[in-house]
Amino acid sequence: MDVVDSLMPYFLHLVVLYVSAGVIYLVYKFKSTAGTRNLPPGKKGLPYIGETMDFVLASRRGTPEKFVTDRTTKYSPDVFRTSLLGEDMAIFCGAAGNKFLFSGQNKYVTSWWPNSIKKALMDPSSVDNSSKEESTKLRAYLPPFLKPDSLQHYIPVMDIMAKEHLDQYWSPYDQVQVFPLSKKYTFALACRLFMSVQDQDEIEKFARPFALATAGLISVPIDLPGTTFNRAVKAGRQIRKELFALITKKKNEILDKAKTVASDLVDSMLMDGMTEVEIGNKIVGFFIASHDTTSTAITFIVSYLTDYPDVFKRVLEEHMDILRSKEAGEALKWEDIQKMKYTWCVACEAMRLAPPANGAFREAITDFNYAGHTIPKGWKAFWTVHSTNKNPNYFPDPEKFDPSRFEGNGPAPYTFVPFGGGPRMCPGKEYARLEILTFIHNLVTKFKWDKVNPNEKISYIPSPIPEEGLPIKIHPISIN
Ligand code: HEM
Repeated sequence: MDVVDSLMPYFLHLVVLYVSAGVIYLVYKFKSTAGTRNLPPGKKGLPYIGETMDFVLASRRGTPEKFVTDRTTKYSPDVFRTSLLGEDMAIFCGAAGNKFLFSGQNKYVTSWWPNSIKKALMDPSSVDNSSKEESTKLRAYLPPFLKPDSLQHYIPVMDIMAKEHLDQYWSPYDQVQVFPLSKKYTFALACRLFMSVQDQDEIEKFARPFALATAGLISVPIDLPGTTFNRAVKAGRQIRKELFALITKKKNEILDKAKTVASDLVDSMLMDGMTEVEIGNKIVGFFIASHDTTSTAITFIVSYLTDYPDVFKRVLEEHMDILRSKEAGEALKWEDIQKMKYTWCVACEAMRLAPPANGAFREAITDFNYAGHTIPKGWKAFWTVHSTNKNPNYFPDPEKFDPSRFEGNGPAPYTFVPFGGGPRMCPGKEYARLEILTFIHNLVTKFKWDKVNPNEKISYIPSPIPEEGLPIKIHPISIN
């Protein structure tokens, strides 16, 4: 009896433990079945990595759309689940999926950037800010800089810079690499318009670390020596150091000269009372958003113009007409850009087949239903150009390069969305259009060209990249 009495407390504990474990199990089971019941079909893949490797491999093989089409065929054409960059994710597909995410901003979803992007690019003091907060701030400063009045002033600057760039880096050579040179051009233009930096050595100080930082943006955020992410973090630190010095210099100039009119984007942010750290974060964001995207678009336009001589001929005629309507040496202006309609159709068709941006992420701010499935609060969502761009339901004979698809009414709504849509649509779309069109105008009225390797392979890392940088042989043309 004594023994039983003395063991009683242990038995009681065991019973309590057993019952509690049972209750916890039942609650967990109930919650997990309730949570999984309507989840979109698909699979999570490996722990932590999820299906990131499948996505990366499809991209490296030059077929990023395959990651999407394999799953839309197997699971659902509307939405499927996966796990990318360590996150549960719902991929929204088709015109309806795009429309839903674009118009669901702040109702169902909010902005979200992968941690790799925030950690590599932002000052450590801002990394914990929400993506929504950062995105709102990023947009807040762009509209004045990108309003139609300002854009009209950039056209002659873009025109002169395109001419200088072609004279300096193309004309002296028989053969050039289009991709690195387009990057050089768009980067130099951004340095000039965002921060009035024109000196080539100073531009290089930013350009080198930027290349390293962008390479690590969409990577698994493991910060160990030798990883892509680690190089990106170091490069991000270097960029912020250079930017801090430049912004402080510009701040002192404003004070010393009692300047009241902003010469560039950095000036206007300083005059608005933003701190050096805040401005640094924003400027890095603008560079990332504007630089690789626009240079990719230019590169693939050049590539398709080479492959389709009839298209090239029509583009050249459009630009020769513009040239003939102007005085010798007169810079391009707004009205000239409006005449470049066919060239913009060519640019759109190039962006359909080789999209400069894959899509964008969101985060669910509440549980919501889409196409009969539940997307739980906290899950990440992704809209992607790859579910529509080469979809034969929207673009018959989808692999064919055919700029006439964009003439007349053009593609159906929400099927061609290289810049996104809705309230978060790319605010730099018009800037990009001007930058691309002024460059192509100068290029086609100066050179003809042939590809060095007509079978050059294209990889997506994560945007399309010609593996040899698109080398071409150039021949100056006479414009009389
Ligand atoms: C061909 C060139 C470009 C393409 C294809 C492109 C595409 C995109 C896409 C797909 C997004 C994401 C939209 C979303 O979240 O749904 C975006 C965002 C953004 N883009 Fe662009 N872009 C280009 C050029 C530019 C340029 C030249 C600038 C600036 C001068 C710029 C500034 C931005 C900014 C600041 C955002 C973030 C907006 C936010 O977080 O709400 N982009 N862009």
